[in-house]
Amino acid sequence: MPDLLALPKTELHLHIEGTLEPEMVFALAERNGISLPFDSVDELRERLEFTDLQSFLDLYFACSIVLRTRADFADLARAYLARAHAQGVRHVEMFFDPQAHTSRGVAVDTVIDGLRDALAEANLEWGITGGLILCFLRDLPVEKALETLESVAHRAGDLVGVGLDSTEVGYPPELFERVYRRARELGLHAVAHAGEEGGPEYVWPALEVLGIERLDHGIRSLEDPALVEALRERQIPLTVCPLSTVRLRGVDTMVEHPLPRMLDAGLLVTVNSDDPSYFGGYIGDNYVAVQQAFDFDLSTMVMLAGNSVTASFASDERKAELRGEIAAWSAAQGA
Ligand SMILES: Nc1ncnc2[nH]cnc12
Ligand SMILES: [Zn+2]
Repeated sequence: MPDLLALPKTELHLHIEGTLEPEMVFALAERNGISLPFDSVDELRERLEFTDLQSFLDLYFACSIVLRTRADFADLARAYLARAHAQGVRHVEMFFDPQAHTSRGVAVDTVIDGLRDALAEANLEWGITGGLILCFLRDLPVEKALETLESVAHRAGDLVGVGLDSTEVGYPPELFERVYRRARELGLHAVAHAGEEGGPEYVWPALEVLGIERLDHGIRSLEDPALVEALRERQIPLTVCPLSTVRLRGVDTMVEHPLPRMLDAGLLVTVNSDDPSYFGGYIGDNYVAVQQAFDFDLSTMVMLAGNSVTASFASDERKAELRGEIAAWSAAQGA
């Protein structure tokens, strides 16, 4: 199998706060004079064992407090983009959680400006395209999500879309109907996490009430044949994150991951990394992990990369370029 890190791809499910490596947690804590609830990088690394989504989120939010300034967000995204570049990423639609920062007194503009600084540099340096998807924390009140959206309405052009993340069970998507309606008025694309820990009953309203164009995770959709049929027929892309699902105990081991069944069902599946510094691998590592677990052939891996282009919000012109890069890479492998 050729080096799958070199396969050109797009990343569509990546929380930028989930790329905070332990060393950077400590470096930023020191830069900002913040004390941490861990004594060392090694102690933090030892905590990277999770029992479920919530056990991960608790650590993710605890570490995010080190992010304060525009330079912090730019440095975080620069480090991610360098790794993404090394793993074949040509286009990225990056999630960020403004409410995790505004609740600590960090202005949303600080977050957006820092992330955009790094994206602009990666575009100049490596030709990486993409943008930002603003996620609402679904376990906070809907009014807070609406306030957050209004606070960035004047710069909606700096965003690609909106998403919904954090604790799923107990916080059904339909709560956010007004928020998504307003996002659509602002011309933003709509995605949401659903069917990660919640069952199909969390996916249906994301589709039917929020009108999402892409489904994040969505793995539990397989439990409802009618839902699978709706996702297949409408070709709603699913952003699957294999290492994440294993580490958050959605499945015990990679070979039990439902990815092959999703492909067999005709779903438009993409492979992504979610929170790579917490889950033991960036996007290329996820491609390698699924190839090895399922012994996928090269054409399947190329098809997954192609799906990542189809599922993106890139312009038709950019999609054509990306497809050309994938085709050229495959041809060079003799595929
Ligand atoms: N996998 C995930 N699910 C829900 N919210 C998240 N925030 C960061 N990663 C997440
Ligand atoms: Zn996620």
